[in-house]
Amino acid sequence: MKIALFAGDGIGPEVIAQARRVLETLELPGLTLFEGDVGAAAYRRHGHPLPQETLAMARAADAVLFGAVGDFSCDDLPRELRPEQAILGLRSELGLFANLRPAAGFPGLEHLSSLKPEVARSIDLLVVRELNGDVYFGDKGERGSAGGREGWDMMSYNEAEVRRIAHSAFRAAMGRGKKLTSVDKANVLETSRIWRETVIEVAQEYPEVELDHMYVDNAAMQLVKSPGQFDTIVTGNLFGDILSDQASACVGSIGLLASASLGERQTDYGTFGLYEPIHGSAPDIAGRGKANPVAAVLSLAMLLRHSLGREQDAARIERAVEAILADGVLGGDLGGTASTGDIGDAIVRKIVTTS
Ligand SMILES: NC(=O)c1ccc[n+]([C@@H]2O[C@H](COP(=O)([O-])OP(=O)(O)OC[C@H]3O[C@@H](n4cnc5c(N)ncnc54)[C@H](O)[C@@H]3O)[C@@H](O)[C@H]2O)c1
Ligand SMILES: CC(C)[C@H](C(=O)O)[C@@H](O)C(=O)O
Ligand SMILES: [Mg+2]
Repeated sequence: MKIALFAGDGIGPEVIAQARRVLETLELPGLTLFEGDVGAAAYRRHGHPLPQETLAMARAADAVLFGAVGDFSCDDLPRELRPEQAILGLRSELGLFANLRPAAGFPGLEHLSSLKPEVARSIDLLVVRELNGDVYFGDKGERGSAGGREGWDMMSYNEAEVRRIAHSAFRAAMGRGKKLTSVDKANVLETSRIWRETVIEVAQEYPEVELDHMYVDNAAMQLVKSPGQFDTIVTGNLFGDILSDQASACVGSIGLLASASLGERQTDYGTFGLYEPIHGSAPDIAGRGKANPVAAVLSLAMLLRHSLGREQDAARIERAVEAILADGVLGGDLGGTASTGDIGDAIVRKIVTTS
Protein backbone atom coordinates (compact mmCIF):
# COMPACT_ATOMS: atom_id res chain seq x y z
CA MET A 1 0.00 0.00 0.00
CA LYS A 2 1.44 3.32 -1.06
CA ILE A 3 0.23 6.72 0.08
CA ALA A 4 1.66 9.92 -1.37
CA LEU A 5 1.64 12.90 0.99
CA PHE A 6 1.55 16.34 -0.65
CA ALA A 7 1.51 18.89 2.17
CA GLY A 8 1.79 22.07 0.07
CA ASP A 9 1.67 25.61 1.43
CA GLY A 10 0.57 27.63 4.44
CA ILE A 11 -1.22 25.46 6.98
CA GLY A 12 -1.01 22.45 4.61
CA PRO A 13 2.20 21.06 6.21
CA GLU A 14 0.85 21.74 9.72
CA VAL A 15 -2.38 19.79 9.26
CA ILE A 16 -0.79 17.00 7.21
CA ALA A 17 1.81 16.47 9.97
CA GLN A 18 -1.04 15.69 12.38
CA ALA A 19 -2.81 13.42 9.88
CA ARG A 20 0.48 11.58 9.39
CA ARG A 21 0.83 11.02 13.15
CA VAL A 22 -2.67 9.58 13.22
CA LEU A 23 -1.84 7.31 10.28
CA GLU A 24 1.35 6.11 11.93
CA THR A 25 -0.56 5.37 15.15
CA LEU A 26 -2.61 2.80 13.22
CA GLU A 27 0.58 0.82 12.35
CA LEU A 28 -0.85 -0.49 9.08
CA PRO A 29 1.16 -3.43 7.78
CA GLY A 30 2.89 -2.99 4.40
CA LEU A 31 2.30 0.75 4.20
CA THR A 32 4.85 3.00 2.46
CA LEU A 33 4.64 6.80 2.56
CA PHE A 34 6.10 9.14 -0.07
CA GLU A 35 6.33 12.92 0.17
CA GLY A 36 6.06 15.19 -2.87
CA ASP A 37 6.28 18.93 -3.52
CA VAL A 38 3.21 20.87 -4.67
CA GLY A 39 2.13 24.49 -4.86
CA ALA A 40 4.28 27.51 -4.09
CA ALA A 41 6.77 25.26 -2.28
CA ALA A 42 7.21 23.24 -5.49
CA TYR A 43 7.39 26.37 -7.63
CA ARG A 44 10.25 27.71 -5.52
CA ARG A 45 12.17 24.43 -5.62
CA HIS A 46 11.40 23.19 -9.15
CA GLY A 47 10.00 26.19 -11.04
CA HIS A 48 6.56 24.56 -11.35
CA PRO A 49 3.64 24.09 -8.91
CA LEU A 50 3.08 20.50 -10.08
CA PRO A 51 6.46 19.01 -11.03
CA GLN A 52 6.55 15.88 -13.18
CA GLU A 53 8.10 13.90 -10.28
CA THR A 54 5.10 14.76 -8.11
CA LEU A 55 2.62 13.72 -10.77
CA ALA A 56 4.50 10.45 -11.30
CA MET A 57 4.47 9.83 -7.53
CA ALA A 58 0.70 10.33 -7.47
CA ARG A 59 0.22 7.91 -10.36
CA ALA A 60 2.35 5.27 -8.62
CA ALA A 61 0.44 5.57 -5.33
CA ASP A 62 -2.80 3.91 -4.21
CA ALA A 63 -3.98 7.22 -2.77
CA VAL A 64 -2.87 10.81 -2.25
CA LEU A 65 -3.32 12.82 0.94
CA PHE A 66 -3.17 16.51 0.07
CA GLY A 67 -2.84 19.52 2.39
CA ALA A 68 -3.48 22.84 0.66
CA VAL A 69 -1.86 25.13 -1.88
CA GLY A 70 -1.83 28.89 -2.30
CA ASP A 71 0.50 31.72 -1.40
CA PHE A 72 -0.10 35.42 -1.85
CA SER A 73 3.53 35.89 -2.96
CA CYS A 74 2.52 34.02 -6.14
CA ASP A 75 -0.52 36.16 -6.94
CA ASP A 76 1.24 37.93 -9.81
CA LEU A 77 2.55 34.79 -11.52
CA PRO A 78 0.98 33.74 -14.82
CA ARG A 79 -2.01 31.50 -14.12
CA GLU A 80 -0.27 28.29 -15.21
CA LEU A 81 2.41 28.79 -12.55
CA ARG A 82 0.11 29.73 -9.67
CA PRO A 83 0.12 27.25 -6.76
CA GLU A 84 -3.58 26.45 -7.29
CA GLN A 85 -2.63 24.83 -10.61
CA ALA A 86 -1.13 21.96 -8.59
CA ILE A 87 -4.48 20.81 -7.27
CA LEU A 88 -6.32 21.60 -10.51
CA GLY A 89 -3.65 19.70 -12.46
CA LEU A 90 -3.81 16.66 -10.18
CA ARG A 91 -7.61 16.55 -10.42
CA SER A 92 -7.60 16.69 -14.21
CA GLU A 93 -4.46 14.61 -14.93
CA LEU A 94 -5.66 11.85 -12.61
CA GLY A 95 -9.24 11.93 -13.91
CA LEU A 96 -10.67 12.66 -10.46
CA PHE A 97 -14.09 13.89 -11.50
CA ALA A 98 -16.18 13.05 -8.43
CA ASN A 99 -15.56 15.16 -5.35
CA LEU A 100 -17.38 13.98 -2.23
CA ARG A 101 -17.72 16.62 0.48
CA PRO A 102 -19.70 15.37 3.46
CA ALA A 103 -21.04 17.90 5.96
CA ALA A 104 -22.63 16.57 9.12
CA GLY A 105 -23.02 18.12 12.53
CA PHE A 106 -20.80 16.95 15.38
CA PRO A 107 -22.68 16.12 18.57
CA GLY A 108 -22.06 18.85 21.13
CA LEU A 109 -20.86 21.45 18.60
CA GLU A 110 -24.33 22.68 17.53
CA HIS A 111 -23.93 25.88 19.52
CA LEU A 112 -20.75 26.71 17.55
CA SER A 113 -22.50 26.68 14.18
CA SER A 114 -23.31 29.94 12.42
CA LEU A 115 -26.92 28.69 12.52
CA LYS A 116 -29.29 28.22 15.45
CA PRO A 117 -28.36 25.03 17.32
CA GLU A 118 -31.65 23.29 16.52
CA VAL A 119 -31.10 24.02 12.80
CA ALA A 120 -27.43 23.01 12.91
CA ARG A 121 -28.34 19.69 14.55
CA SER A 122 -30.28 18.64 11.44
CA ILE A 123 -27.31 18.81 9.03
CA ASP A 124 -26.26 15.53 7.48
CA LEU A 125 -25.58 16.02 3.81
CA LEU A 126 -23.14 15.11 1.10
CA VAL A 127 -22.13 17.48 -1.69
CA VAL A 128 -21.13 15.58 -4.83
CA ARG A 129 -19.19 18.17 -6.79
CA GLU A 130 -18.14 17.61 -10.41
CA LEU A 131 -14.42 18.28 -10.48
CA ASN A 132 -13.07 18.01 -14.02
CA GLY A 133 -15.23 20.43 -15.99
CA ASP A 134 -17.24 23.67 -15.85
CA VAL A 135 -15.81 27.16 -16.01
CA TYR A 136 -12.68 25.89 -14.21
CA PHE A 137 -11.37 24.01 -17.22
CA GLY A 138 -13.01 25.81 -20.15
CA ASP A 139 -11.06 28.06 -22.49
CA LYS A 140 -10.17 31.30 -20.80
CA GLY A 141 -8.16 34.36 -21.50
CA GLU A 142 -7.87 38.07 -21.75
CA ARG A 143 -8.73 40.21 -24.76
CA GLY A 144 -9.25 43.80 -25.66
CA SER A 145 -12.74 45.26 -25.64
CA ALA A 146 -14.40 48.65 -25.98
CA GLY A 147 -14.46 48.72 -22.17
CA GLY A 148 -10.76 47.97 -21.79
CA ARG A 149 -9.17 44.59 -20.98
CA GLU A 150 -11.75 41.84 -20.77
CA GLY A 151 -11.30 38.51 -18.99
CA TRP A 152 -13.34 35.51 -20.15
CA ASP A 153 -13.88 31.96 -18.95
CA MET A 154 -15.94 29.46 -20.88
CA MET A 155 -18.53 27.50 -18.89
CA SER A 156 -19.63 24.20 -20.41
CA TYR A 157 -20.73 20.66 -19.59
CA ASN A 158 -21.38 17.93 -22.10
CA GLU A 159 -23.78 15.04 -21.55
CA ALA A 160 -21.03 12.48 -20.93
CA GLU A 161 -19.53 14.61 -18.17
CA VAL A 162 -22.90 15.13 -16.52
CA ARG A 163 -23.87 11.48 -16.90
CA ARG A 164 -20.81 10.16 -15.05
CA ILE A 165 -21.12 12.57 -12.11
CA ALA A 166 -24.87 11.91 -11.98
CA HIS A 167 -24.20 8.18 -11.69
CA SER A 168 -21.71 8.84 -8.86
CA ALA A 169 -24.28 10.99 -7.09
CA PHE A 170 -27.18 8.56 -7.50
CA ARG A 171 -24.99 5.72 -6.21
CA ALA A 172 -23.97 7.86 -3.23
CA ALA A 173 -27.62 8.74 -2.57
CA MET A 174 -28.53 5.03 -2.68
CA GLY A 175 -26.07 4.49 0.18
CA ARG A 176 -27.56 7.37 2.17
CA GLY A 177 -31.11 8.72 2.42
CA LYS A 178 -32.09 8.06 -1.24
CA LYS A 179 -32.81 11.73 -1.86
CA LEU A 180 -30.84 13.69 -4.46
CA THR A 181 -31.02 17.43 -5.09
CA SER A 182 -29.45 18.59 -8.33
CA VAL A 183 -28.32 22.20 -8.06
CA ASP A 184 -28.02 24.29 -11.21
CA LYS A 185 -28.97 27.62 -12.77
CA ALA A 186 -31.14 26.22 -15.56
CA ASN A 187 -33.31 29.33 -15.64
CA VAL A 188 -30.37 31.26 -17.12
CA LEU A 189 -27.53 28.99 -18.29
CA GLU A 190 -27.49 26.66 -21.30
CA THR A 191 -24.85 24.61 -19.45
CA SER A 192 -27.39 24.03 -16.69
CA ARG A 193 -30.18 23.10 -19.11
CA ILE A 194 -28.07 20.25 -20.47
CA TRP A 195 -27.09 19.41 -16.88
CA ARG A 196 -30.70 19.17 -15.70
CA GLU A 197 -31.97 17.19 -18.70
CA THR A 198 -29.12 14.70 -18.37
CA VAL A 199 -29.61 14.24 -14.63
CA ILE A 200 -33.32 13.53 -15.29
CA GLU A 201 -32.34 10.94 -17.91
CA VAL A 202 -29.90 9.17 -15.54
CA ALA A 203 -32.56 9.18 -12.81
CA GLN A 204 -34.51 6.55 -14.77
CA GLU A 205 -31.87 4.03 -13.68
CA TYR A 206 -32.37 4.84 -9.99
CA PRO A 207 -36.13 4.64 -9.39
CA GLU A 208 -35.64 4.37 -5.61
CA VAL A 209 -33.96 7.77 -5.40
CA GLU A 210 -36.21 10.80 -5.03
CA LEU A 211 -34.79 13.53 -7.30
CA ASP A 212 -35.46 17.22 -7.10
CA HIS A 213 -33.88 20.29 -8.71
CA MET A 214 -32.98 23.60 -7.18
CA TYR A 215 -31.50 26.79 -8.56
CA VAL A 216 -28.19 27.59 -6.94
CA ASP A 217 -29.29 30.90 -5.46
CA ASN A 218 -32.22 29.22 -3.75
CA ALA A 219 -29.95 26.33 -2.67
CA ALA A 220 -27.59 28.78 -0.95
CA MET A 221 -30.56 30.25 0.89
CA GLN A 222 -32.10 26.87 1.79
CA LEU A 223 -28.74 25.64 3.08
CA VAL A 224 -28.82 28.18 5.89
CA LYS A 225 -32.61 28.20 6.35
CA SER A 226 -33.28 24.48 6.59
CA PRO A 227 -30.20 22.38 5.80
CA GLY A 228 -31.90 19.26 7.17
CA GLN A 229 -33.92 18.99 3.93
CA PHE A 230 -30.77 17.98 2.02
CA ASP A 231 -29.45 14.44 1.82
CA THR A 232 -27.22 14.27 -1.28
CA ILE A 233 -26.56 17.30 -3.48
CA VAL A 234 -25.07 17.00 -6.97
CA THR A 235 -23.73 20.08 -8.66
CA GLY A 236 -21.09 21.51 -10.97
CA ASN A 237 -17.55 22.48 -10.12
CA LEU A 238 -18.08 26.17 -9.30
CA PHE A 239 -21.40 25.88 -7.46
CA GLY A 240 -20.03 22.91 -5.48
CA ASP A 241 -16.95 24.88 -4.44
CA ILE A 242 -19.08 27.68 -3.05
CA LEU A 243 -21.83 25.62 -1.44
CA SER A 244 -19.36 23.34 0.35
CA ASP A 245 -17.55 26.26 2.04
CA GLN A 246 -20.97 27.55 3.06
CA ALA A 247 -21.95 24.13 4.43
CA SER A 248 -18.80 24.14 6.59
CA ALA A 249 -19.90 27.28 8.43
CA CYS A 250 -23.29 25.63 8.99
CA VAL A 251 -21.48 22.74 10.69
CA GLY A 252 -19.14 25.02 12.65
CA SER A 253 -15.85 25.63 10.84
CA ILE A 254 -14.13 25.11 7.53
CA GLY A 255 -11.44 23.35 9.55
CA LEU A 256 -13.78 20.39 10.04
CA LEU A 257 -14.74 19.31 6.52
CA ALA A 258 -12.93 16.63 4.55
CA SER A 259 -13.17 15.53 0.94
CA ALA A 260 -12.49 12.65 -1.40
CA SER A 261 -11.81 13.10 -5.12
CA LEU A 262 -12.40 9.89 -7.03
CA GLY A 263 -12.20 8.71 -10.61
CA GLU A 264 -12.50 5.33 -12.27
CA ARG A 265 -9.09 3.78 -11.58
CA GLN A 266 -9.20 0.75 -9.32
CA THR A 267 -6.19 -0.41 -7.29
CA ASP A 268 -5.57 -3.69 -5.46
CA TYR A 269 -7.26 -2.16 -2.40
CA GLY A 270 -10.08 0.05 -3.66
CA THR A 271 -10.66 3.14 -5.77
CA PHE A 272 -7.68 5.42 -6.36
CA GLY A 273 -8.35 8.85 -4.93
CA LEU A 274 -7.00 12.15 -3.67
CA TYR A 275 -8.10 13.30 -0.22
CA GLU A 276 -7.92 16.83 1.11
CA PRO A 277 -9.57 19.23 3.53
CA ILE A 278 -11.98 21.56 1.76
CA HIS A 279 -10.10 24.56 3.18
CA GLY A 280 -7.11 26.31 1.69
CA SER A 281 -3.65 27.31 2.87
CA ALA A 282 -5.06 29.95 5.29
CA PRO A 283 -2.09 32.34 5.10
CA ASP A 284 -3.69 34.50 7.82
CA ILE A 285 -3.02 31.84 10.47
CA ALA A 286 -0.16 29.82 8.90
CA GLY A 287 2.90 28.97 11.00
CA ARG A 288 1.29 29.76 14.33
CA GLY A 289 -0.15 26.42 15.40
CA LYS A 290 -3.66 27.78 14.95
CA ALA A 291 -4.90 25.51 12.16
CA ASN A 292 -7.55 22.93 12.93
CA PRO A 293 -6.19 19.59 11.66
CA VAL A 294 -9.56 17.80 11.92
CA ALA A 295 -10.42 18.24 8.22
CA ALA A 296 -7.08 16.69 7.24
CA VAL A 297 -7.48 13.84 9.73
CA LEU A 298 -11.01 13.13 8.49
CA SER A 299 -9.67 13.21 4.92
CA LEU A 300 -7.29 10.45 5.99
CA ALA A 301 -10.29 8.48 7.28
CA MET A 302 -11.98 8.85 3.88
CA LEU A 303 -8.76 7.68 2.21
CA LEU A 304 -8.65 4.55 4.34
CA ARG A 305 -12.30 3.82 3.55
CA HIS A 306 -12.41 4.47 -0.21
CA SER A 307 -8.88 3.73 -1.40
CA LEU A 308 -7.48 1.17 1.04
CA GLY A 309 -10.60 -0.80 2.01
CA ARG A 310 -9.93 -0.20 5.71
CA GLU A 311 -13.40 0.70 6.96
CA GLN A 312 -12.63 -0.18 10.59
CA ASP A 313 -9.60 2.08 10.75
CA ALA A 314 -11.59 4.88 9.10
CA ALA A 315 -14.36 4.48 11.68
CA ARG A 316 -11.80 4.42 14.52
CA ILE A 317 -10.46 7.79 13.42
CA GLU A 318 -13.93 9.28 13.00
CA ARG A 319 -15.00 8.08 16.47
CA ALA A 320 -11.84 9.56 18.00
CA VAL A 321 -12.42 12.92 16.30
CA GLU A 322 -16.05 13.04 17.42
CA ALA A 323 -15.00 12.16 20.97
CA ILE A 324 -12.30 14.80 21.33
CA LEU A 325 -14.61 17.48 19.93
CA ALA A 326 -17.34 16.42 22.38
CA ASP A 327 -14.68 16.55 25.14
CA GLY A 328 -14.16 20.22 24.21
CA VAL A 329 -10.73 20.00 22.54
CA LEU A 330 -11.33 22.95 20.24
CA GLY A 331 -9.08 25.26 18.26
CA GLY A 332 -9.46 28.99 17.79
CA ASP A 333 -11.76 28.48 14.79
CA LEU A 334 -14.30 27.03 17.23
CA GLY A 335 -13.67 29.46 20.06
CA GLY A 336 -11.23 27.21 21.93
CA THR A 337 -7.55 27.44 22.78
CA ALA A 338 -6.17 24.07 21.59
CA SER A 339 -3.27 24.31 19.14
CA THR A 340 -2.89 22.23 15.98
CA GLY A 341 -0.55 19.91 17.90
CA ASP A 342 -2.88 19.70 20.94
CA ILE A 343 -5.73 18.55 18.70
CA GLY A 344 -3.47 15.99 16.99
CA ASP A 345 -2.28 14.76 20.42
CA ALA A 346 -5.84 14.37 21.64
CA ILE A 347 -6.90 12.38 18.55
CA VAL A 348 -3.88 10.08 18.79
CA ARG A 349 -4.45 9.56 22.53
CA LYS A 350 -8.12 8.78 21.98
CA ILE A 351 -7.31 6.22 19.28
CA VAL A 352 -4.73 4.52 21.49
CA THR A 353 -6.86 4.46 24.63
CA THR A 354 -10.09 3.31 23.02
CA SER A 355 -8.63 0.49 20.92
N1 LIG B 1 -7.51 22.86 -2.22
C1 LIG B 1 -6.72 23.85 -1.88
O1 LIG B 1 -5.51 23.69 -1.82
C2 LIG B 1 -7.30 25.21 -1.61
C3 LIG B 1 -8.62 25.37 -1.19
C4 LIG B 1 -9.11 26.67 -0.95
C5 LIG B 1 -8.28 27.77 -1.08
N2 LIG B 1 -6.98 27.57 -1.48
C6 LIG B 1 -6.02 28.67 -1.53
O2 LIG B 1 -5.71 29.04 -0.18
C7 LIG B 1 -5.38 30.43 -0.13
C8 LIG B 1 -6.23 31.13 0.91
O3 LIG B 1 -7.58 31.15 0.45
P1 LIG B 1 -8.82 31.62 1.34
O4 LIG B 1 -8.33 32.49 2.43
O5 LIG B 1 -9.84 32.09 0.42
O6 LIG B 1 -9.41 30.24 1.95
P2 LIG B 1 -8.90 29.37 3.20
O7 LIG B 1 -9.78 28.18 3.24
O8 LIG B 1 -7.44 29.14 3.14
O9 LIG B 1 -9.20 30.30 4.49
C9 LIG B 1 -10.48 30.90 4.70
C10 LIG B 1 -10.61 31.27 6.19
O10 LIG B 1 -10.78 30.06 6.94
C11 LIG B 1 -9.75 29.92 7.90
N3 LIG B 1 -9.33 28.50 7.90
C12 LIG B 1 -9.12 27.73 6.83
N4 LIG B 1 -8.72 26.51 7.20
C13 LIG B 1 -8.67 26.51 8.54
C14 LIG B 1 -8.31 25.54 9.51
N5 LIG B 1 -7.92 24.29 9.17
N6 LIG B 1 -8.35 25.88 10.81
C15 LIG B 1 -8.74 27.12 11.18
N7 LIG B 1 -9.11 28.07 10.31
C16 LIG B 1 -9.06 27.79 9.00
C17 LIG B 1 -8.61 30.83 7.44
O11 LIG B 1 -7.82 31.24 8.53
C18 LIG B 1 -9.38 31.96 6.76
O12 LIG B 1 -9.79 32.90 7.71
C19 LIG B 1 -5.57 30.96 -1.55
O13 LIG B 1 -4.31 30.96 -2.17
C20 LIG B 1 -6.48 29.94 -2.19
O14 LIG B 1 -6.36 29.87 -3.58
C21 LIG B 1 -6.47 26.32 -1.72
C1 LIG C 1 -7.76 26.26 -4.68
C2 LIG C 1 -8.95 26.13 -5.56
C3 LIG C 1 -8.49 25.87 -6.97
C4 LIG C 1 -9.91 25.04 -5.08
C5 LIG C 1 -11.13 24.99 -5.98
O1 LIG C 1 -11.69 26.03 -6.34
O2 LIG C 1 -11.54 23.88 -6.31
C6 LIG C 1 -10.42 25.17 -3.65
O3 LIG C 1 -11.23 26.28 -3.44
C7 LIG C 1 -11.15 23.90 -3.24
O4 LIG C 1 -12.29 24.00 -2.80
O5 LIG C 1 -10.54 22.83 -3.32
MG1 LIG D 1 -12.95 25.85 -2.33
